[in-house]
Amino acid sequence: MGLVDQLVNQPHYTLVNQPRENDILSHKELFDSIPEEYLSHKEKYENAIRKTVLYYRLMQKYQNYKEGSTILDETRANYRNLVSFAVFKDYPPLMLHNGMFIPAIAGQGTPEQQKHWLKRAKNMEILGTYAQTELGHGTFIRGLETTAEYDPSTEEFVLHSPTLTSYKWWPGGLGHTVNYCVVMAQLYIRGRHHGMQPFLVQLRDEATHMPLPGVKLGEIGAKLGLSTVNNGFLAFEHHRIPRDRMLMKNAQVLKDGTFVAGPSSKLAYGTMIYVRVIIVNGMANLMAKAATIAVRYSAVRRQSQIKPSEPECQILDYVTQQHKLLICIATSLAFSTCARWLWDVYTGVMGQMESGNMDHLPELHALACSLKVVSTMDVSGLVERCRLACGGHGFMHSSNLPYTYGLATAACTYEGENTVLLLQTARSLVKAWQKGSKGKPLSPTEAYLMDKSPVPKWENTLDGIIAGFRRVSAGKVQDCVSKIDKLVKMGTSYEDAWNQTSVRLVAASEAHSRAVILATFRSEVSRAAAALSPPLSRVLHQLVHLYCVYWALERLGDLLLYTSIAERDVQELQQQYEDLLQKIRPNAVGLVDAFDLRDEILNSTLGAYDGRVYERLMEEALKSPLNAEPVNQSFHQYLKPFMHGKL
Ligand SMILES: CCCCCCCCCCCCCCCCCC(=O)SCCNC(=O)CCNC(=O)[C@H](O)C(C)(C)COP(=O)(O)OP(=O)(O)OC[C@H]1O[C@@H](n2cnc3c(N)ncnc32)[C@H](O)[C@@H]1OP(=O)(O)O
Ligand SMILES: Cc1cc2nc3c(=O)[nH]c(=O)nc-3n(C[C@H](O)[C@H](O)[C@H](O)COP(=O)(O)OP(=O)(O)OC[C@H]3O[C@@H](n4cnc5c(N)ncnc54)[C@H](O)[C@@H]3O)c2cc1C
Repeated sequence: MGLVDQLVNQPHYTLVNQPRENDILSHKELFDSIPEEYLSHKEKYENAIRKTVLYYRLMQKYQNYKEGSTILDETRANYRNLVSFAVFKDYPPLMLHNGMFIPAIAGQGTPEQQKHWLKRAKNMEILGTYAQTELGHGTFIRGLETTAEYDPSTEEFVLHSPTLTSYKWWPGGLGHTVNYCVVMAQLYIRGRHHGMQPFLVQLRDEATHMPLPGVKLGEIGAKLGLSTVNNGFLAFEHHRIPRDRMLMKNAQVLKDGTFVAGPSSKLAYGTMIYVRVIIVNGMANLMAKAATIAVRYSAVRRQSQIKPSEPECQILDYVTQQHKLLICIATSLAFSTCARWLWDVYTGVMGQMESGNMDHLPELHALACSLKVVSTMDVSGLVERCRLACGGHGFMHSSNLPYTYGLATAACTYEGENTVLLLQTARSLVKAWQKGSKGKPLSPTEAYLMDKSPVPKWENTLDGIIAGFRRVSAGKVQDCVSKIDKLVKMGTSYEDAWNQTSVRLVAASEAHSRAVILATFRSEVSRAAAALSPPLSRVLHQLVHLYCVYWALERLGDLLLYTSIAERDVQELQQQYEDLLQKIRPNAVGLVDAFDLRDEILNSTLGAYDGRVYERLMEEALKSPLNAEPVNQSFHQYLKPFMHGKL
């Protein structure tokens, strides 16, 4: 539930950390007796499986848990997501079962296939993942090598991994956890290629969990984060599956091998759009967690003096600390607001597509790409900023900021590497520019590109800033189109011209995303604020104002290039920003409390509601196995003989 929704739905703040009887978090066995940092790689995984099983059983018991629910449209689903923070500092091995396996069946399966497989998957009778990326390819889907050859004589598909680079590589849970998966493979019928198609494949015997004949499985090894997700590899050796295992909602293969194409080959990529949309909300949750930890710690930590005559002050009283952290509160709110808006766009387009109208799919794809990129890029950067703002204690795993950074930064790569996705959005923007230049109508989020009115006098208002960001985006897109046209006129191929312009294209794409985010954040808060008390409405508008001014100052170069902003405007903006920091400071702790993240979910020595930071740091330190004895055995084995010159 986004902050605005919480504030709207709860006229007063719920007292955080109020024990909720009969709540899943009251089950202590869900938590680790010793911090998982002190477990081996294998023990971490086994412990994660233990907790996973308990977590889902409790979810089913307490929350009438319907897996596969669209994360954004069920507050309890979001609560489930947040609770998973409590149980799993890193993601659980079944993250992909819920995050992609079930959505892939729901989005790509026929009604009969959904009926059969979704029931088994939602009841956790089978566990699955989504296997698309290979050792040799992740971005370039058309270059994936795993093949599915249809054999009409047996009405089967023969799955095969022809090379080492064709091994599926990365899918979560693939190593040792799941027994099924949706495999994306290149379909061939009688030697003819029919593009990338989704296949539901059993990988392991349901009773023994042994890999089936012709299936090679394993895990890919230690990673920067997500250490319990059990990312794995998969190879097929001419492995046969029945015809009805191709998910045939969009394209079909008839018994005799006739291929029936779907309305668009890109529908097979639909699961990725869904996940990109979900990730935006996920980033908002991660940002809320990190902001709560860092702001609360900054209210507890006293360090140095502002005036020599006064006692050491809360570090949150340093304006530099406010500059580091208050934008984090606003960012979480901005992305949870945009996530809800994007979810509505997604469900709208999916509804239209059910009736065969594909017109808005390209805009949705562009929006999903750009918002996934900006939310993951901003949040991973700001989570790292939260860690740095907590000094040495932010470097402790017990602060939970390093883990949170790992979760956020992973999303910059998975579900579409960020640069690649920005180029996808750039493709849409360039096409929109070319379409608009011929007088054709543009989609709602791209229509501003055709604003040919003269550049207005700059105004240091929200309208002025948002209009300024639109000018920057339109100006950048126009510059890209001009550069590409110029290169092509000089004899360069369009593809080479595109590549030579790609740094600018990525910047144009980001500028477009920022214009969309600022406008959406502002309009959504204005809409919701009408239902709020005046004090609450004021503080929310202050956060929107802070967010807009912050990004105007961050992108001054662009604004100076493409708008009429002048030096005195910049001076005034800087002053506005510093005034806003001062205004929001008194509400900073109240605002992160409004995220209503319980201690178990924060999982942090620095962010606990009671502020007992030093006691918690010491409690966690004493859990280190090394502290079980005053002298470690290595002294006698190595140090002592070494120090006595005997080693
Ligand atoms: C509380 C927790 C908080 C924590 C936060 C996290 C939240 C939880 C999330 C849930 C858990 C899920 C975890 C996910 C784990 C990772 C899973 C993966 O990575 S899975 C693996 C993820 N892997 C990737 O994402 C791979 C990324 N790569 C790709 O998507 C593609 O290869 C490509 C798009 C880059 C190019 O593809 P290519 O075939 O070369 O296409 P062209 O460029 O030639 O464009 C041709 C035309 O197609 C169009 N079009 C393209 N795509 C789409 C689409 N999806 N649709 C519609 N249209 C699309 C395109 O616009 C163009 O149109 P036009 O201009 O011609 O009109
Ligand atoms: C934690 C994690 C979990 C994952 N889970 C799954 C999963 O469950 N299932 C699954 O199928 N996959 C999964 N993946 C794989 C993920 O989807 C890919 O890593 C991602 O799509 C990027 O592809 P790649 O790794 O091949 O990188 P590459 O595409 O090789 O990117 C490497 C570099 O090349 C650049 N580059 C590539 N193509 C272009 C281009 N056209 N233009 C400009 N620059 C380009 C990129 O910008 C990047 O800088 C996961 C990855 C991670 C990190």
